[in-house]
Parts: sequence; structure tokens; C-alpha cells
Amino acid sequence: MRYRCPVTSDREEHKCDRCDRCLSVMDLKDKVAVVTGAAQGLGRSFVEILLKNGSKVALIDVNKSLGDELKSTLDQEYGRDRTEFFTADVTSEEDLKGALEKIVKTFGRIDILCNNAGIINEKHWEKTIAVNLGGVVRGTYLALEHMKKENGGNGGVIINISSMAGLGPLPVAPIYTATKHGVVGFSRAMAAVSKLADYGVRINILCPWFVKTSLLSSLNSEDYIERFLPLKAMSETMIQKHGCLEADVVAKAFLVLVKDESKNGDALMIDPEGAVFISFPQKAKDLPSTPVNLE
Ligand SMILES: NC(=O)C1=CN([C@@H]2O[C@H](COP(=O)(O)OP(=O)(O)OC[C@H]3O[C@@H](n4cnc5c(N)ncnc54)[C@H](O)[C@@H]3O)[C@@H](O)[C@H]2O)C=CC1
Ligand SMILES: CCCCCC(=O)/C=C/[C@H]1C=CC(=O)[C@@H]1CCCCCCC(=O)O
Repeated sequence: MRYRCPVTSDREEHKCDRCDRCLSVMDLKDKVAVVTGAAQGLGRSFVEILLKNGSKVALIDVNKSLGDELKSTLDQEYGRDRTEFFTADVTSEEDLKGALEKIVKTFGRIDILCNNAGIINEKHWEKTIAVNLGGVVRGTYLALEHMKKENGGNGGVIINISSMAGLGPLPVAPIYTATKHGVVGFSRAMAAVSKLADYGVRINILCPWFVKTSLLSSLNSEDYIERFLPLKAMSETMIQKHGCLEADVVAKAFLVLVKDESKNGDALMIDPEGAVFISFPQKAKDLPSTPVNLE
């Protein structure tokens, strides 16, 4: 079917502010993407939408059995050369550094990184900080070494998965809330660094509402929310009132952040009513517009 602009209905060259022709849209064909926490849930949905858009995808997860199982499933649907699975713990510098080096050796480059691995554990809260915030920081820093133009990289985009708990309090999980707020702040700051240092890498944030995955069951278990268990009814009420998202719907919002090359330092919130870009308080002061050499 011939292309028709959704805004102007034009079929020829034109100017508008929404369609793929006019928006600077990243072509995902033959790009190399990396997804952490890829073996199930949202990570699996991000892997699948990237494959459907023509990318090659490196899957990283600490769960070897689930990762091997998914790799085998994807081989049958997309062919063996479109994906690779690497067992790695995002809290380990050695693991994640090694995995990214193997990925560059295998696929030759990294164009897209999704720091998705995350847990809810208010009992062992130091682990939650290590995975949800430490893992995002580590993945961002390690991938930038391969992606930034000053290192001979091709640039690209990093999508860090926060949560709506990165924008407001989730009382049943205060440490989870803190880590997700940290992901928002860190990612927006690194997006500014990338712009100032001319890395050529966009860094964006995805903030989903409750999604039907295995993580959600953590909110009902004393093993994971411990002293906040009496508050679990709050989350149940929110889910009953507003509903729960499907992972493949969240993946469509993820794709917007990947493809729209005008987005850097932007946070996209998605809940059952839809997706909206978050407007943050105006910057306290204007950032310098000229690139700064950080070496
Ligand atoms: N499910 C939900 O309601 C929401 C989830 N999120 C976020 O989305 C991301 C994905 O969550 P879900 O898919 O729901 O969870 P999930 O539990 O279904 O999948 C998470 C994956 O991450 C992996 N993982 C955990 N720790 C790891 C580590 N140290 N190293 C490597 N891999 C590790 C797990 O093995 C698992 O395969 C998380 O960052 C979560 O905080 C955000 C908002 C809502
Ligand atoms: C298991 C992960 C839970 C994901 C859903 C979630 O984090 C929900 C959080 C909400 C619960 C109470 C809140 O206050 C949280 C959301 C606050 C959203 C704030 C929206 C900000 C804005 O509209 O600009």
C-alpha cells in the first residue's frame, strides 16, 4: 500500500511534524541492539519488537535456562543469526563488560541498548539498588565506550527502563521507587552529557504503569515487600481501578523512544490511558550549547 502521511494525507514529499518522513526516524534494519533482563517479561517484548523491525538482538540475562529457552524459540522464528544469548549479571562489572565485548566481537557494533533488568525486593534492598540503579549505570557507561563517536562508535540510542514509580511514590516499595527515580535523574543527566560531549548517543527513559509480568507478583509477597506488606492492598486497588498493561503494548512505546531521533533526555510514561511525554521543571540554568571535551 502506498505511503500516506497521517497528518497531511500527502503521498509525496511534504513538511509536517509527526510522520516518519518528516520526523528524523532511526532505521532499525540491520542495527545491533542489546537488551538486559531479556529472557522474559518486558525485556522479551522489547527483543521481539526490535527483531520485527529488522534489528539483530543480543539478549543478556542472569537466568541461563530462561535465556537459552528464548534463544531457541527465536531461532525458529527469526533464524539463528539474528540473536545471541549471553548469561550475565548486571551487578557484575566483569560479567557485563565481558558480555558487551563478546557482543561487539560477534555483531561488530552496538547501536541500541535497553537497560531493562530490574527487581523488586524491599527486604534485600541493597540488591534492588545494585540491580535497578547500579545495573543501569554500569550498562550505560560500558555501552557508551563502544557507542560514542569519539571512540569510533556509530552513536545510537540507550533506553533506560524506569517506572511510573520513577515519577511518583509507590508506597509498597520505597526502595524500588528510589531506584526508579534514580534511573530518571541519571538518564536525563547523561543525556545532557552526551549532547555536550557530542557522543552521538541519545539516552531516553521509559516509565510504565503496572504490567502483567512475573515481577508484579513480588508486590504480593512478604518475601519481597516485607515490612510494607500491609500496604499491598493499595497496589491491588490501583490495578483494579486503572487496569494492567500488556508487555507488547509497552514495547510500542519503547519503539517510539528508540526511533524518534529528536528525543534525547526524554521520559515517556505509559499507563492504560495511553502514553505521554513527561514535562519536567525548567532547567535551573541553561546548559552551554557548545560541545565540551571531557577527556
Ligand atoms: N512489571 C511491571 O509492572 C513494571 C516493570 N517495570 C520495569 O521493567 C523492567 C522489566 O521488568 P519485568 O519484565 O516486569 O520483570 P521480569 O521479572 O518479568 O523480568 C526481569 C528480567 O530481568 C532479569 N534480571 C533480574 N536481575 C538481573 C540481573 N542482576 N542481571 C541480569 N538480569 C537480571 C530476570 O532474570 C528477568 O528475566 C524492570 O526494570 C522493572 O522495574 C517498570 C514498570 C512496571
Ligand atoms: C511493579 C512496578 C510498578 C509499576 C507501576 C507504578 O510504579 C505505579 C506507581 C504509582 C503508584 C502511586 C503513584 O503515585 C505512582 C505513580 C505516580 C505517577 C505520577 C505521574 C506524574 C505525572 O503525571 O506527571
